[in-house]
Amino acid sequence: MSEEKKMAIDVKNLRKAFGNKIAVNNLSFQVPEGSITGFIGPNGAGKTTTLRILCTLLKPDLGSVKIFDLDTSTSATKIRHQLGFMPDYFGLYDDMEVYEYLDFFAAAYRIAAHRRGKLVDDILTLLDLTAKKHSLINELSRGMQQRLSLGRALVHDPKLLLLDEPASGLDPRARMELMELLRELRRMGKTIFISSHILAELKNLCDFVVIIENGKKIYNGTVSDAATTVEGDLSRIQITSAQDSQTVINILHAWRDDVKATLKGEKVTLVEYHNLQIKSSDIIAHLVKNDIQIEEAAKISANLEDVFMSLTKGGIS
Ligand SMILES: Nc1ncnc2c1ncn2[C@@H]1O[C@H](COP(=O)(O)OP(=O)(O)OP(=O)(O)O)[C@@H](O)[C@H]1O
Repeated sequence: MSEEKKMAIDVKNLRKAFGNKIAVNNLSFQVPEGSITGFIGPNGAGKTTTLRILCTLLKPDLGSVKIFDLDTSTSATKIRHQLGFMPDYFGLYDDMEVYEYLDFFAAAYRIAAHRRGKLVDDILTLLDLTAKKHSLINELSRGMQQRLSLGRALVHDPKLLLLDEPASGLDPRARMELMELLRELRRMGKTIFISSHILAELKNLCDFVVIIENGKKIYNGTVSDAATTVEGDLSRIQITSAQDSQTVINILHAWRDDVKATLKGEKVTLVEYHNLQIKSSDIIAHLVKNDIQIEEAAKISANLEDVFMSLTKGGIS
């Protein structure tokens, strides 16, 4: 990760054990300011424990955490003003109105009463919950409750948001709405660190990912570099041809041993090759020379699922 970028989170050699169980084991990673960074790992990997240490709710046994250059061991109060934490449970406020709920937390942050009305209205607009201002929380859909929970983490206008599995249990539409909201928050300049064990949730959202397993880091970097880590120089193209896929496969396999072709559909072929040995243009040129009419050729990159499955031994639940 480039040195000149300012870091919102800088974790070094973090360790936390509960009795014999080492939940976080010599963990180091960084989260650049203004990014959305995914924190990915299977169940029990240590995500919640790490997030609780980051938001100063839990003390590590060893190691250091800096939030915007402030050390959690010496500047916990200052840090709490700069971060908003959304835990993976909602809390027991079901019979409160939406407005009352946000007003209550704004008051807890000592925001003056005369400022709270506008503040809560602004947050409700951002969350697209204005129409529900006077609804009881237990009347809201799960997606709306999650957005409200995020709103609670926003009342003191923190620069950093720590979100623990915010999309769990949401239907696809609610998940998309939440992701759009997170993008909007990034546009507003917030840094977002978001945990999940469901990769599909994060792959189109994140600038960077930290992947952990058994409390240890396996990867910290961009999503695309993670793909390169896994794939090396292996490249894939998907070719749609006027002729049957089997004809394409036969031509390629008769030509070279180091090009692997497999059938993906009647006229769709997946071609895998090592880009240090051959270029995609050579493959296409060879097919054209053999009278194959190519309708489409698209490069396929490894998705986050492939990367995760390859990097972690346990896999996703
Ligand atoms: N207070 C605790 N006492 C004992 N063990 C704990 C405690 N908190 C966490 N653990 C253990 O530490 C390990 C990491 O737990 P943690 O909740 O941080 O993982 P996680 O990645 O958030 O998992 P999940 O996705 O299931 O929430 C687990 O084995 C868990 O059982």
